[in-house]
Amino acid sequence: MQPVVLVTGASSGIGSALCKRLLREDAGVRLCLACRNMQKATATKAVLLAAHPAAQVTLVRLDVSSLESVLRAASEIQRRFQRLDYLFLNAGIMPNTHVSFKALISGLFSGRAVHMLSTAEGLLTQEDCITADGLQAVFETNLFGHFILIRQLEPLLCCLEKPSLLIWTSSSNARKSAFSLTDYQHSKGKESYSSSKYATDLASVALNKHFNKQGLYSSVVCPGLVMTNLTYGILPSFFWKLLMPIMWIIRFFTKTYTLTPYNGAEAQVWLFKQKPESLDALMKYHSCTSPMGKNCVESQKMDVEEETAEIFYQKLLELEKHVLAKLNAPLSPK
Ligand SMILES: NC(=O)C1=CN([C@@H]2O[C@H](COP(=O)(O)OP(=O)(O)OC[C@H]3O[C@@H](n4cnc5c(N)ncnc54)[C@H](OP(=O)(O)O)[C@@H]3O)[C@@H](O)[C@H]2O)C=CC1
Ligand SMILES: CC(C)=CCC[C@@H](C)[C@H]1CC[C@H]2C3=C(CC[C@]12C)[C@@]1(C)CCC(=O)[C@@H](C)[C@@H]1CC3
Repeated sequence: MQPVVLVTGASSGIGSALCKRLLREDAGVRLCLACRNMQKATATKAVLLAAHPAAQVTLVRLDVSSLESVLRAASEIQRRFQRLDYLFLNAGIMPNTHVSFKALISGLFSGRAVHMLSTAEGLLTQEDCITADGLQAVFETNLFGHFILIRQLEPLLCCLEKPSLLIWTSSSNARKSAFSLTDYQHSKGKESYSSSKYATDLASVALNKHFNKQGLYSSVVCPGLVMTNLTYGILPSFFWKLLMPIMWIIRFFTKTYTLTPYNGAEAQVWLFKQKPESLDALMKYHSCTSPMGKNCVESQKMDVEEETAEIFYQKLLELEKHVLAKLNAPLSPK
C-alpha cells in the first residue's frame, strides 16, 4: 500500500518544495495538500502533476488558525483516507516582524555574529493579534491548530502494526527564554514566533511520550534560513536584493543558510525515509547546506525538559477541552 502523506502549508515555500521532493523520492505516494488558499493550492497541484502526471495529489481546505476549519478538514480527511503515514505540520506565520538594526550591527562585531545570523537571537520582535477563536494568532497557527488536527486524526495515525510519523517544522529561532508556561500563547511578549516554535519542540516531546505505544511518533525539523514569503516579509525587497550576495558568503561560516526551499526541505525528506521507531524523540533534525550547495542533515539535542513538555501538554489538553466545548464539538471523532 502506497504511503498517505498530508502536508499543511503546501501551497508555497518549503511545503511546496517538500511535495515536489516527496514525489521525486516516491512517485506513488498519495499526497494531500492541506492549504487555506485553494487557488494557490490548485496551482501547486498543477505544477506537481506536470512533473508527475500519474501522481495521486488531492487538496483539502485547511486554515490552521480557525478551529472550525481544522475540525471540518479533519472529518474530510477521515472520509477520504483509512490511514495517514506522514503528517507534515508545516504551515506557519511570522507576522509584523521588526528587525533591531542596533542589535544587528553590534552583534556583527561580537564573537556571536554567526550564532546571531543563524538563529536571529535578539534581532526580531513581532506584533501578534487575536483570532476569531480568541487565541493568539501565532500560537494557534504554528502550534495549536496543528495540535487539534493531530488529536482529531488520531484514529488514522495510531496503528501498532504500521507506525505513523508527525513532522513539525520548527526553527533555530525557537528559544526557551521566549516561552513561558504561564503565558504559553505569548500574549504579553514580543517574540511570539520564537515562543511558538519552542512550543512545537515541547509538544513533539510530549506527543512521543503519550503516543509511541500506540504506534505514533513525532519529530522536529529546522529548515535553516530559507528565502520564502515568510522571510521576504521581514524586510523591503530592495534590502533583500542588497543582502543576497552577503547571504551566499555567510554560507562559508554556517551550514544553516540553506536559502532555497528545496534545500530547506532536506531534513523533512530525510525523515520521510527513516523508520519512525528509529528516531530520537529529543533530537531536532537540521537541514544543512555547504558553501558548494551540497545538502545534509544534522541532528542536535533539543533544549527541552521532559517535565516541562508534560506540563505544557496537559495545558494544551485543557485548552482543547475548553475550545471544543465552546464549538460544541466532540473531543475525539467518532
Ligand atoms: N523560511 C525560513 O527561513 C524558515 C521557515 N520555517 C518554518 O517553515 C514553515 C514554512 O514556512 P515558509 O515556507 O518559510 O513560508 P511560506 O510563507 O512560504 O509558507 C508558509 C505556508 O503556511 C501556510 N499558512 C500560513 N498560515 C496558514 C493558516 N492559517 N492555515 C493554513 N496554512 C497557512 C501558507 O499559506 P499561503 O500560501 O496561503 O500563505 C504557506 O503555504 C513555517 O512553519 C515556518 O515557520 C522555519 C525555519 C526557517
Ligand atoms: C544577512 C545580514 C547581514 C542581514 C540580515 C539580517 C536579518 C534580516 C536576518 C539575520 C538572521 C536571519 C534569520 C531569520 C530572518 C532574517 C534574519 C533575521 C529567521 C528568523 C527566519 C525564520 C526562521 O525560522 C529562522 C530560522 C531564521 C533565523 C535567521
